[in-house]
Amino acid sequence: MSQLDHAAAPQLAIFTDFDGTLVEIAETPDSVRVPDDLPEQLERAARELDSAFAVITGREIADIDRFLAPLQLPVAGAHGAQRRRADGVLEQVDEAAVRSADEIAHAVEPLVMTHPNLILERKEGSVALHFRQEPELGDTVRSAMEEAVNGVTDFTLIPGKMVFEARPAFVGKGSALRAFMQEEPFAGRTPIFIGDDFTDEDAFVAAQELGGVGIKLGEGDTAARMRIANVASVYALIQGLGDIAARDRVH
Ligand SMILES: O=P(O)(O)OC[C@H]1O[C@H](O[C@H]2O[C@H](CO)[C@@H](O)[C@H](O)[C@H]2O)[C@H](O)[C@@H](O)[C@@H]1O
Repeated sequence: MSQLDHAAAPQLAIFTDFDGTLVEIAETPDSVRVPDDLPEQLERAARELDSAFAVITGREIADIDRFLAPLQLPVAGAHGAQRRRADGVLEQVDEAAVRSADEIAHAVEPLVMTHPNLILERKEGSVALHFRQEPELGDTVRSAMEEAVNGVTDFTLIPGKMVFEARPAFVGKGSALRAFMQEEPFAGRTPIFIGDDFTDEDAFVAAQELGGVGIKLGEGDTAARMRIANVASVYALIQGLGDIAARDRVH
């Protein structure tokens, strides 16, 4: 490639989901295994991309910080209800959303008392009810969450992997990606969003509408234009994109 071609190469911004994308799915939310060298690998890629690297996840930001310590990335958490920008500033979480999430969690507590294998995950501005340990309760969980969400305004139900989650209707991974893309160091770059789940679909669309690409891990209908096979390939892709950014910088 000539020097001119290097100068014309698009500068990328990488956005990635966490569960099922940066780490393999595990039996419970707390039992995910983070490879020892993952924080270092991500830190290196982020450095090569001038920090244009963010996690957009259903998890809380505090969870991502704990799993990736000591690395602290820009993160949109709780499906976009929370957001920490690249300059480290934490946006104010909508107080009404926090109260509504608490209400929803409270409404499904009796079901969890009856079925202790269900896992209720209370997050700031969203709620997850997991049924991985009792898959036959999927329909029951859906009905209970539907009923609880119907009782509050401006909340919506989203299906995930062996889980039903409630989040504010006015947030989402797509709007989180769009918000990052209006700020430094993401603005003006070409966004890539990597994810594995139904909840990642609006972020695939957002990345593509902004001139980038969505990359879906695994099978299933998707709006993403590209696919990737597994978590190991995600690591290779992130490392490779970091390498390209480093090489382009040298030329
Ligand atoms: O947006 P993501 O980063 O993909 O997070 C989505 C949800 O992931 C977690 O639940 C899922 O992963 C668990 C651990 O592998 C698994 O046990 C569970 O069945 C999956 O649904 C997390 O617990 C949720 O808070 C996230 O919203």
